[in-house]
Amino acid sequence: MENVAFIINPFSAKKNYQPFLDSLKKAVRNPNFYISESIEGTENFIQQNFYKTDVFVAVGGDGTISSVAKRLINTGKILAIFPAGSGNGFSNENNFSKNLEELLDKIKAKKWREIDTFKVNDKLSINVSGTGFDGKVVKQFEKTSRGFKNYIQVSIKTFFSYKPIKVKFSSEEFKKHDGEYLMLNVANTRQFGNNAYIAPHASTIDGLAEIVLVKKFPLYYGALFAARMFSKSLKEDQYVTYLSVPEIEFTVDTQDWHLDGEYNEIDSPIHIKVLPKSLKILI
Ligand SMILES: Nc1ncnc2c1ncn2[C@@H]1O[C@H](COP(=O)(O)OP(=O)(O)OP(=O)(O)O)[C@@H](O)[C@H]1O
Repeated sequence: MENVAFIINPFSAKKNYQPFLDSLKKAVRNPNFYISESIEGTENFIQQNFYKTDVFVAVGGDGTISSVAKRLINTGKILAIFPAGSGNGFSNENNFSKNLEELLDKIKAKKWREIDTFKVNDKLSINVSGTGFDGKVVKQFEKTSRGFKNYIQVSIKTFFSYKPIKVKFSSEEFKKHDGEYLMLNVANTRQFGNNAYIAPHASTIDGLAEIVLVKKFPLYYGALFAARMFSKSLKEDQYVTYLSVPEIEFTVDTQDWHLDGEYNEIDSPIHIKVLPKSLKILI
């Protein structure tokens, strides 16, 4: 299989990438693969293999996919995924499964479509990014051994100590939404991962980002909020407001962000800008 490169994040999938590698070596003769020790390592590998490769396969979670996508946007190269993260939001939304045979068939057919991505100031996001409560949760979560159980535990702990963020929009049109929020998310796809649909109406081909403003709710409401998120019915929730925009600017009184689930420090003012049809993905 020529013109294909596999980038494996050994830290995803509970560090258990060997079964994937064994299956790959059985199915493909001399596959071009790279076990990535860091994001810089991934970037160098992509650069070195750029001209001879049409399809780059990210083997990992949303963080890994994002680190590969960053180098592929607006280049004509195709992104494919073997999902191996804990949340797999972007993979779920783009029909990538853990079936290697199916993936290899798709690579042979080499069909693709173009989807939107967006930027938070100068940083790329492909799935869902945000600040406030979940920015803080991701910051604390990264100090644990990760996994869904730790995520829930950290979320509940953070909820008790958490002060709302203050958001101020630059344009007159959105000033009426200035105020205090539990969290602000920016969604390209519909879900965070684990089928938690923060923006059930989001589309990756509409040239718009969904800005999701969530007011602080009482703790007892958390269960209903979560139930609505998993049943794709958050749009009716009284604590949630959606703004569908190609671009927007605001300030927020925290630097704690997560970009596709990875903690990042970002200074205000914040400029969100959709990059329409900027990423080719395998279908
Ligand atoms: N290209 C890369 N090479 C090496 N490490 C990476 C790369 N991209 C991200 N990482 C690091 O690997 C860890 C796991 O990343 P990733 O997000 O892919 O998996 P996950 O957290 O298990 O999945 P998900 O984001 O779907 O919940 C993170 O700590 C991240 O910083």
